[in-house]
Amino acid sequence: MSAPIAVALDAPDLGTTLRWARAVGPHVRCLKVGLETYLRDGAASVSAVREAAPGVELFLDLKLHDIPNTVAGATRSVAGLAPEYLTVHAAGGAAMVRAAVEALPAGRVTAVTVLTSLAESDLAQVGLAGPPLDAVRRLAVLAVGAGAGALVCSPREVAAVRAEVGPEVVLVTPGVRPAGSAAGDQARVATPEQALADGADLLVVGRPVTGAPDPGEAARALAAAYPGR
Ligand SMILES: O=c1ccn([C@@H]2O[C@H](COP(=O)(O)O)[C@@H](O)[C@H]2O)c(=O)[nH]1
Repeated sequence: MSAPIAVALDAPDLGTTLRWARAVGPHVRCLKVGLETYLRDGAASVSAVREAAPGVELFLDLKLHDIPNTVAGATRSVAGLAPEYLTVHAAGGAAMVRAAVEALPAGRVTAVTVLTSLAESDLAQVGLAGPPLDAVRRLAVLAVGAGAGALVCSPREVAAVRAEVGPEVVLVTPGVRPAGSAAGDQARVATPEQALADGADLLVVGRPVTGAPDPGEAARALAAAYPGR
């Protein structure tokens, strides 16, 4: 089984996205297309990434967050791309998450609990006082209850979320930083070892791989250190 890693292809142009996809695709389970690429290059970018890295799962990270009717329509708009993962914000509420689930015939609606860039002080500013774990747990339970098949949380919460939602839900963790990597704008981070030991199923790694001098070699080394189980 391939390494449980999704490389975030957050690139400044489609040429770079596809170069990274070709270089890292052979080493990892999943490639993630996010807002930077999708909003610039559209649905064609997803098909192009699939072609550049055949057999690799596609993670469409659009973080949908709107009223249920709009999210259902947006989900139908991308359902034909058949992403293995499609993100929505759990904070959109149970009816919104359920609307996405009902509109996606295959693949996992993946609910983002609390963005990994937010620290406790940031949450307080938006009216969510208390440790991030409290909000993460609450939103995880809400999203799974509404049918989400996967959750995004930080590696710091993954053990508690696993205990809360059981073994079937796929737990996806951005905010993963190999020792010595810069955290950048990520606030709640941990190493790949820690994330996997605590029960993460899929590690999202972007800049530590794509910012390396040789992204293909960086992905190969990461995958060799954390092979699939
Ligand atoms: O809470 C979240 C949800 C999504 N992301 C996305 O993951 C990658 C992380 O990239 P790095 O370069 O490894 O920081 C990025 O595409 C985010 O949009 C997240 O970081 N946190």
